[in-house]
Amino acid sequence: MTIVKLTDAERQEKIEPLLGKGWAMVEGRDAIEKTFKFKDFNEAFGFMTRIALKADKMDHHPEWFNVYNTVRILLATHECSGLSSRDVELANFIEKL
Ligand SMILES: C[C@H](O)[C@H](O)[C@H]1CNC2=NC(N)=NC(=O)C2=N1
Repeated sequence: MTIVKLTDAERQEKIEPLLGKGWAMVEGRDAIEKTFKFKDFNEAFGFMTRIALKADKMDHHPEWFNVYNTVRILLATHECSGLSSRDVELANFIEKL
């Protein structure tokens, strides 16, 4: 299946609400990112583990960075070099955790 970039209308509908929840467009790249803070490493890694299982199922993987209780997640789709519906799905899954 070919994965295509979100259209402007889809961005209005699907990316805009995520920007209201702490996600931000990445400078110089068609991608979104958000930084999450937890009590400690155990909570941060538990969060990452749940995302990892979902990512594996979706075959869609975050770019992420973890230091102790902080997890920074960047979402984009390599296949279309930008944001696709898969990034929206994964971001919405992450928001529900
Ligand atoms: C072959 C396999 O479907 C691809 O490499 C998948 C794996 N995970 C992926 N993750 C992300 N974020 N973007 C992709 O385009 C992508 N492609």
